Amino acid sequence: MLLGALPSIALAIVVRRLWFHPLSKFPGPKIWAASRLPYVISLIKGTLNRDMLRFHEMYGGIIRLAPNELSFAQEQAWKDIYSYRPGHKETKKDPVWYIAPNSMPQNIVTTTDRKVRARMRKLLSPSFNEQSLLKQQPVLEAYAEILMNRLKDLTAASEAKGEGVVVNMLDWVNFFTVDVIGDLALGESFNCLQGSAYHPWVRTLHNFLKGMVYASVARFFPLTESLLQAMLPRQVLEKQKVHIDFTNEKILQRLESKADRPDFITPFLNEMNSHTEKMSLGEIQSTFAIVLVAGSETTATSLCGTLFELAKNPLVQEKLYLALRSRFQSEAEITAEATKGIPYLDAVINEALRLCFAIPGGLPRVVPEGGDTYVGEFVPGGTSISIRPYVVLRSNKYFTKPNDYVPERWLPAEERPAQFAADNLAVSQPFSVGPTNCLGKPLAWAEMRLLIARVIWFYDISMVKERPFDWDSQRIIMVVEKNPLWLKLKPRKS
Ligand code: HEM
Repeated sequence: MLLGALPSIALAIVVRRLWFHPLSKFPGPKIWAASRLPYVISLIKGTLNRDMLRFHEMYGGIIRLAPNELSFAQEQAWKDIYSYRPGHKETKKDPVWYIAPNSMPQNIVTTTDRKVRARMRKLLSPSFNEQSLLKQQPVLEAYAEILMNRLKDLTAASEAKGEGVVVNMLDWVNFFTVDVIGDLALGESFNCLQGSAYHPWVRTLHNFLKGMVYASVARFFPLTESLLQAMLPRQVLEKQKVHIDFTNEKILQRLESKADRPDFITPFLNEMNSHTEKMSLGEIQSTFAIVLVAGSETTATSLCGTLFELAKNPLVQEKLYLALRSRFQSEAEITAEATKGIPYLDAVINEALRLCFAIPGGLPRVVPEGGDTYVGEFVPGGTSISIRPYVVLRSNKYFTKPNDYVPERWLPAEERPAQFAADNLAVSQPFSVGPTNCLGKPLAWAEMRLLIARVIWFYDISMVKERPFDWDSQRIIMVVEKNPLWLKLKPRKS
């Protein structure tokens, strides 16, 4: 009886969603507005970004992407969705996406509670301020040195012949970023650079994120959520557990050691001692577990993007090399502190952050009860909303030649070519804005400046014809599933 009625119920739901729903006035692909399924299929296939680019081009700046979801491709969305707006309720992180995995306590990234986040940010902020970064810089420099030594070992053999060597730079930036984050968050390196190989933890890292995305997908269908959770790939969940157990153990060891090190833990523990509102052990473990991921995955993506663009654009690379030459006399002078304030280096990185955004899948939020206005449109409470950086950053509404890699658009106004003078640079917010913006931004910039400067000082890098690489055809499951980046490294003749 009930089974027989199912087609009519389904039809009634579709009719309501398409014509009688509060979001019916927003344009978008009808089949996506009728059911969450097309969205989920595109998400799992890793093509959601390309679909969204297509839909925004077809339907405009605000589109309906699912029965209860709107997507924004407009600058104002940064202010309205993510920034603090006096007189408005907070647009919180969407709990479909932000839940700590494996029943861990909520952490700084996943919590949707403003007070909890404020408490955690207060305790963690000293680990990420300029004073702590100054102490952390020698750690970055030590790993950059090992990386350069490893690369030099690889290229030394061919140096006499001046040929250069083909290297998968994805591996090397992964090794660098995880060794740095291991040292700073756990008190010990993963020794990937020393061993020129992935530590098993790094292999479980991508599964950790994938597991979080798969769990979110199940939450889209509340009636069948438990069934879908039970159907999630066992292997992904098991690897996620291994990852968490390992991290918990290491964090506990670091906390118990009470060592005074130039890492995140020392300033954090000092701050904990001077506050009555603390974090529980579970919250600390959950937070540092996610910091390990947030701090390495994104930086690796941004570094890969920058190296890829430099290899593809030899004239830009040459200009960067000359800028470095005019600043430094020798490789030893290239420290994290000394790479600050080189406009062309910052422009090269900023432009890569624009085209190779590290979290292109969006930063999902949910409209508070009672609804609110976003980009001039009233949106009902409970609607899932997000800016689509991938679409915004490639829009000719904001950038001249949006798909071209042009670092010059980021130069100070007096040096910027007239053609790019009207570019809206503020629309590029790789670290997000407002009370949930990135805590690790200064550290990420220090890592990127140092590594790019060191590599380009020593090497001429180029693409390898036989091993093509295309940024935009990589799969995106919220973050970029990066393909190997094979580049030819040729030592420069000084
Ligand atoms: C180029 C590298 C990086 C990029 C592009 C980046 C980007 C972002 C973005 C877009 C967010 C907001 C996420 C959201 O709203 O869901 C975020 C949050 C965060 N990032 Fe980063 N990040 C980078 C590096 C780092 C590093 C190195 C660390 C720390 C070691 C870090 C720690 C965090 C933390 C703790 C948050 C959560 C802040 C909060 O919700 O209060 N990130 N990051």
